Amino acid sequence: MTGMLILVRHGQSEWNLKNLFTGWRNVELTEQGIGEARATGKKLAAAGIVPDLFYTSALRRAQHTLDLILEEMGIVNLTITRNQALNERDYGDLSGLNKDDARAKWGDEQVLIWRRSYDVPPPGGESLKDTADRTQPYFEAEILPHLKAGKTVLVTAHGNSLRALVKAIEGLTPDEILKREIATGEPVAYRIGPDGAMIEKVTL
Ligand SMILES: O=C(O)[C@H](O)COP(=O)(O)O
Repeated sequence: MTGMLILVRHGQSEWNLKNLFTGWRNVELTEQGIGEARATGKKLAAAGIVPDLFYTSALRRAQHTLDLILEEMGIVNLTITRNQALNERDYGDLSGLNKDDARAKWGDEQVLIWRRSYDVPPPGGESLKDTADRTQPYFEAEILPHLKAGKTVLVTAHGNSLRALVKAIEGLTPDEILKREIATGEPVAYRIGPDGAMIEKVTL
């Protein structure tokens, strides 16, 4: 019996649309983001996926995405586990700033280092490594045991917190994960064996 893990990045948010660093700030989904979340729900339902357990971050955009997916799948009477370990990477002092304005102020190279280096944190914030250091232990303690037991688990979270999970699951190097972009509304799924190792990536 194999487990199945489905990772979903929240739909487009107001600040994704405005091109602002978001991190731990609470922002709403746009109309497009709501549509993306609903489309993901339809896609999972059409694939015959019936999750046993549901996890999300402590941030509204990921929680709202999960609610919309569940509505489309017609799933009611469930328990959702919300934990800030799954929150987006904290962008610190960059939060709320426009990404183009930040490039104009600090230069393309510096902003790219803050956004896509593995272990250089933005001022007052978390590097991807810092994010992985809270996201991966949470995954291993709270989610992986259910996957080993053959359950299907749905997680809605964020670009960088999911990147940290994908790195661990696929066994990627820092360089490899930095090149991986996780799109809003496109589920990433894995079959997981009883030993906790990935058996295969599943296209939904
Ligand atoms: O927090 C944010 O701004 C985004 O969710 C992720 O941003 P990034 O692609 O710039 O890391």
